[in-house]
Amino acid sequence: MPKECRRKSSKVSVLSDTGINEGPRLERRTAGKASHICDDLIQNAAQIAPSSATGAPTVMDARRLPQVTITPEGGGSSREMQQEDWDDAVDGTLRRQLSNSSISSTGSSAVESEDDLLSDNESKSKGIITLEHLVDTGESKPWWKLKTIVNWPFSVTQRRKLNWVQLAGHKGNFKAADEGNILKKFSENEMQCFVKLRDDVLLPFVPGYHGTVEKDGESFLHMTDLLVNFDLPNVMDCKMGVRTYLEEELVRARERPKPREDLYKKMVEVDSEGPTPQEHFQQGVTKPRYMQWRETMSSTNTLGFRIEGIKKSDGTCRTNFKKTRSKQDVIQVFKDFVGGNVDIIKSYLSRLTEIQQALKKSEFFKQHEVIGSSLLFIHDHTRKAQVWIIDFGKTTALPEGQTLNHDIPWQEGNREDGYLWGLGNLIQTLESVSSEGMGEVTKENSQTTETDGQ
Ligand SMILES: Nc1ncnc2c1ncn2[C@@H]1O[C@H](COP(=O)(O)OP(=O)(O)OP(=O)(O)O)[C@@H](O)[C@H]1O
Ligand SMILES: O=P(O)(O)O[C@@H]1[C@H](O)[C@H](O)[C@@H](OP(=O)(O)O)[C@H](OP(=O)(O)O)[C@H]1O
Repeated sequence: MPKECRRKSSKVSVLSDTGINEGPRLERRTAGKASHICDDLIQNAAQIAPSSATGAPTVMDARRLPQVTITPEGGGSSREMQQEDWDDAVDGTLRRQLSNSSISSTGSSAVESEDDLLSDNESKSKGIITLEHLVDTGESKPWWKLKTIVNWPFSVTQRRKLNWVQLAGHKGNFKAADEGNILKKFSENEMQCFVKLRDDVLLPFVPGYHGTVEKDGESFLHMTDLLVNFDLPNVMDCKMGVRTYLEEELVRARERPKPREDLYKKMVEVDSEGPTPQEHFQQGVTKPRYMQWRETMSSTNTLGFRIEGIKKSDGTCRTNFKKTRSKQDVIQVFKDFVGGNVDIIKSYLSRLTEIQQALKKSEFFKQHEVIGSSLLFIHDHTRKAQVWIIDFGKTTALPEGQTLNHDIPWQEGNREDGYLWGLGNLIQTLESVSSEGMGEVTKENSQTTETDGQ
């Protein structure tokens, strides 16, 4: 099921960006207590330990990577996680509704069964798309349903289709809005983050947030379209951090392993030897197992960031970076992305340094585990170049009084995300691009055809 189906606003009892009427709150289990991953499970799992062969700083390399492996359903000592397991866990500022459920990868309230949480490549966005506007049925809603929600206020004349670039996430997650703005499917985590960011030093580096909007039972976050002031923009999405899944997803997969066929197929497409014999037999891999494999194949584990996708001003798009892993590979991709223009690299570097400084001062950043967030690079022929922090769907508040360093190794339970470490490496990588000069862009990196098998 496409991710958008997991973000149904009908599951969210109250929407508010005021903080006054927050609805159910306070949820999150301290997943970290489960760091005792059985060695026999690790042995059974694929060998996906990170390598330090790329010359990346070694600060993250020493850690032990918890593994997830698949066990037959109902086997072992795992049990269904109970609602009270979650109710009494208070280490965050959000309450997530869980019934028979998986943890939504979006961090939104979700009550679907994990079996429903299948995505497929067809539903993933890989570049240029047309954003539809919400359909205005002209029906008016009873006032009591609207009390904390801004109803869609824009007129028919503002409803033109928008040619847009979406380098990650699922198709249908975004809609066109009034000029200069877009709508993203609602997620409780992300909304809470945007509200808190209003009072944080990171505000100049995140898309403007204009509240929630509801139309026909669907809710959206109304935010600035970062592409709006560019002419034929070049866009790159870089996913930050050494870890791309929540600790609770790991716990969940261990408690109740759910092999997914779609993820197995995506793995085999890139590396037929990726799955373990057991995974081959079951034709399925669990989500964290897949995510860990993605991290080790790409530069996530070794550099603390990875390139997700690029759209260039000539209209070409690439999202086949699953095996772009070494610093040298990343350098080549950046060289191609900026078309050999060192000035653009320098502009990006100066913006990244500002972001780095702001992150080090940010209270929000200290108090949140930042998973799956990206830096969005945008430049055009006028040499305007900007970098923005996007996607807070999996950014989660820590328990009161707890903070993260963001640049020490992750060990299950410490919730470290390696964001600052990755940003440091990204800056170093761009410095290398700048000092090396551009040279020739290789054929591989200038290719425009998608090949999912990489
Ligand atoms: N405010 C914005 N302005 C312009 N482009 C944006 C904006 N937000 C997101 N995008 C585009 O949409 C893509 C997906 O964004 P985002 O990561 O927020 O979506 P998502 O559905 O949460 O993705 P995922 O499922 O991978 O977490 C980005 O790669 C970028 O191309
Ligand atoms: O990049 P790939 O190889 O296509 O893999 C997807 C990617 O890792 C996304 O980050 C993840 O969504 P979340 O970050 O939101 O978990 C998605 O999970 P999904 O299939 O459960 O949507 C994966 O399938």
